[in-house]
Amino acid sequence: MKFPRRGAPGSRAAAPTGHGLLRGAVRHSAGRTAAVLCCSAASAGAALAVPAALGRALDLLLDSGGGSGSSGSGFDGGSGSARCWLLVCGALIVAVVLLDALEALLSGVTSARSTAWLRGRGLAGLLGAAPEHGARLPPGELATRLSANATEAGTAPVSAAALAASLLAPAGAVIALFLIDFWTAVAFLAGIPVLLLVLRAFARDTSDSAARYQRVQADLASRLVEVLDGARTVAAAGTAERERDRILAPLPELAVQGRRMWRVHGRAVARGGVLLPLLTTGVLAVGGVALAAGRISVGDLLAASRYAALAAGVGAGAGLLGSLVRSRSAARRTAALAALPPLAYGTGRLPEAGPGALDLRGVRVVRDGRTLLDGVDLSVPGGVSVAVVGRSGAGKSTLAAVAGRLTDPDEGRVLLDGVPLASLARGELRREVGYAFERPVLFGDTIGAALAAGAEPASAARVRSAARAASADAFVRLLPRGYDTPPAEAPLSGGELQRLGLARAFAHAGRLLILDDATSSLDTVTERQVERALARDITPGTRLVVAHRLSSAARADLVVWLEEGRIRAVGPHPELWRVPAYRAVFAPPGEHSEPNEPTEKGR
Ligand SMILES: Nc1ncnc2c1ncn2[C@@H]1O[C@H](COP(=O)(O)OP(=O)(O)OP(=O)(O)O)[C@@H](O)[C@H]1O
Repeated sequence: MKFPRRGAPGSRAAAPTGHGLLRGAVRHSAGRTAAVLCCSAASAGAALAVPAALGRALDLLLDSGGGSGSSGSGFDGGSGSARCWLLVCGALIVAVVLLDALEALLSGVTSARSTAWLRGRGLAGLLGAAPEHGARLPPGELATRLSANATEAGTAPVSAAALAASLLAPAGAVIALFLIDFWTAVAFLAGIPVLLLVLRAFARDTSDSAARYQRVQADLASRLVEVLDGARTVAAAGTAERERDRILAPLPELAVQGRRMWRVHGRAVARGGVLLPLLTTGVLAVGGVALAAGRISVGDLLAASRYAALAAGVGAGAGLLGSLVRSRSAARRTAALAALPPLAYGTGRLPEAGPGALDLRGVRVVRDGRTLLDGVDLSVPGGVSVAVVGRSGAGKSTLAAVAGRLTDPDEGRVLLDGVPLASLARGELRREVGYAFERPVLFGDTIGAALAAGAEPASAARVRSAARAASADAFVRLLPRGYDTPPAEAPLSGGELQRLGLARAFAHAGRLLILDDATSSLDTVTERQVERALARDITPGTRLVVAHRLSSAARADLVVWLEEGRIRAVGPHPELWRVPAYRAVFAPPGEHSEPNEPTEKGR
């Protein structure tokens, strides 16, 4: 079979809806995000109150110690009050520390939960779509989108809350400046438009470089996974060094984008670093003038200088803004998976005890602008075995995918026992249609669990009889822990793995079984044994077998001969064998010494 084509690394599988997905994540963790915001706000409030309390304590101390003589008991009373205010200061500082600790804890939990939510959405989108959609992106790219990108996107709710909260203290500080002296606040606000321009440029440049950085990161992962997958080819070709260089080729670009992000950040920090001290100095200068004019006290000036410093904390928002921008860019990449078109299911059911009659009517499949199947009309009576043959690339696997609804045709309908596949409930469809593939993958903690997994878990007895039918039972029992052996610990040949794939399909056999090149690694004797056991021991139903071997076609009740996405002929093998072009499917013309090669049918 052909493996579905993949787009360029980093290409998007669907329209990005990163913003929508982030909104969903924020909504999902609204309670925890609100708690983070409350902690931050309370901490900012406490931090805001500290300068006022400190200024008040200083004024009281100056009043009482300065011997102003305004009252005879002023010294004791004044220093007592000052002590009170100092205690308030201490309590506020402790509150700030505790609230910050709580905020850090809640932030961690919130980010972890929203990451899990985003990852779940991405994964659900990927697994809910037709497999060919996911296959457009390389595995490394998919893994990056569901791991690193989802993690970065998951920090968005906390970053947003922290950004909002980080503005509270500066906003409160500006209000406090207004209350202390109008002109100190004006002095600070005069520089804000410039600061906004700096932040805007920062957000724009960060967004661009973060998106590029994340794309290159995924490209690196894709190359790595590709090479790991093809480790034997690399070893056989002796191209390890070349492959290492190829994997690392995007590294300079990663460094460029990483440096660019730091430069953008550094530029914003440097500009803020010049602007904000200028503003605080301005506030102090204006405050000094106000003190000299007698409009404010020394304590007020101290408070104003602290508030100016707090207001300058608005510059710290740049870091949070940067992380929010990176989260958005990462969310866009995960969202592309969540937005894949789902393979929708109906609620329909199949007629009881139907024979498994399969009908394809006017089926047309177009992928990436290429017509893979066209005008396919096929009626397969229930209970027969059908071999789908044709040259490589004729569309056999595509037909097998459409027949069991791994993908939907662009035109036409596929019916099982008269019911359109698209109208069936997912459980019903997957119970009644089984698949085995050329390269099966075993999911499960043990081989037994991997074989039992399906729309309905198969019993241990059923798994064993299916494994016997697939000629897998004997070698599984020879494994150190038999059926309890974890798949990763079982050294399996290609043929053994295929037999396990067949066993899994047999254990869940319904009324239609589709074997897509699922016996290509089996020797002909084992293949024959499996076919016999399938007919004898497994629920009789319709079998659609994508076959390259002449013997498989010869033993089938019916052969569907595909050519360039169209059905060239349907009929029993002996009839088709009379056609030279049909014989040429199995070997180039002239290579058949016996044009009417005897079939193994009925042996
Ligand atoms: N998602 C896709 N996008 C574009 N072209 C595709 C896609 N999937 C398959 N093709 C192409 O469609 C053609 C039919 O593929 P298919 O896998 O059905 O052929 P096949 O007959 O099973 O081939 P083989 O015997 O080599 O396995 C091939 O040329 C293949 O490259």
